[in-house]
Amino acid sequence: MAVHTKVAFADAATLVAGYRLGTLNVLTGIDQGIENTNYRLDTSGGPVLLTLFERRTNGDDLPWLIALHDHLASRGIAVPPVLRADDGAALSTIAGKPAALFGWLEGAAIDDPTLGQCAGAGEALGRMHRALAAFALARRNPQGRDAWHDLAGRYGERLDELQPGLKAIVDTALARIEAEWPAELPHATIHADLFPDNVMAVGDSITGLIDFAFACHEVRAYDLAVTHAAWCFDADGTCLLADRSAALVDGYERAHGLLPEERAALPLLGMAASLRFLLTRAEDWFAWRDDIGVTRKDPLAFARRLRFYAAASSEDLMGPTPQ
Ligand SMILES: Nc1ncnc2c1ncn2[C@@H]1O[C@H](COP(=O)(O)OP(=O)(O)O)[C@@H](O)[C@H]1O
Ligand SMILES: N[C@@H](CCOP(=O)(O)O)C(=O)O
Repeated sequence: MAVHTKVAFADAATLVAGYRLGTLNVLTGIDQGIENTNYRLDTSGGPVLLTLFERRTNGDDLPWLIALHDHLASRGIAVPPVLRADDGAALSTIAGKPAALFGWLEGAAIDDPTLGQCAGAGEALGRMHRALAAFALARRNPQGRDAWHDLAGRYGERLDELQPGLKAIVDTALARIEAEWPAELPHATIHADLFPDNVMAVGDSITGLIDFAFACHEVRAYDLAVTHAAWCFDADGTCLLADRSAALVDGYERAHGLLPEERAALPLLGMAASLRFLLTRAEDWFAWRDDIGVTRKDPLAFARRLRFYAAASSEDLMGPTPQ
């Protein structure tokens, strides 16, 4: 579960009183998620989401995050709208943490994606990238290449505790990613963490994209690579699920399109995405304590994806390049 910080009912009720939401009836911690603390607030004006921003979200970046939500919502992209207090403020402090209230989305976070949901997620990602072409504010990637070097250096030999030889695999991948990084590809603001559990759906219909905590200015196709790595493998990360991959990429092509150079770079970007989640999951694995109640995610599921992408061609991922 991900309630890192306990919020008292009285504090949440005081917060709600500062918005046009009526009164707070029920406060419920949300079990899903890893990074931030989330509560469902049932108010007399309907349900809303309370997020407390935790350790991997720099407080200085929060006004940027709010501007991003506002930009996307104003362009009709289904993201939770940021609610404003009566004094116009989007950000507040609760239990000593920076916090915000968001509109509640219909549906449930996706667990085991259907092909229809893969296609819908690809389309939603593409539509979001179209809307973000006009978003001028840039945030540096907090989990980008500098962070990967830092994490790989910090955990070094300990990676071999997860799997003998993992440090060498990580070092080799990092060197290749640095040497081949496609810096010349178009950059844009990207989500950077569009896992199935960050996409809400009712059946095959996508009702919204959530959790922009890692959104940043990056190589745009890296976002498709993250999404591909998260959606298109079996549970332990060994096998590409080709039908999911085709549905996701086709959906993205319909809504946005891929340049030939982006298509060609996807295996390397898939390696980069795999390395990113391998390293942050390893960091969480080493820091994990059973009393904090957060589900521990398997770093090796992304070591297996890394191996797959390192040996893959773009045709392996997406079929032949369209002429
Ligand atoms: N706006 C929302 N409307 C409804 N449910 C939401 C909303 N935002 C988050 N949730 C629920 O909270 C869970 C955790 O949210 P998420 O943003 O992924 O947390 P974390 O930042 O900890 O990963 C989601 O899986 C979803 O069930
Ligand atoms: N998606 C990442 C972890 C980040 O957690 P989230 O719940 O904030 O998406 C992973 O699976 O490693």
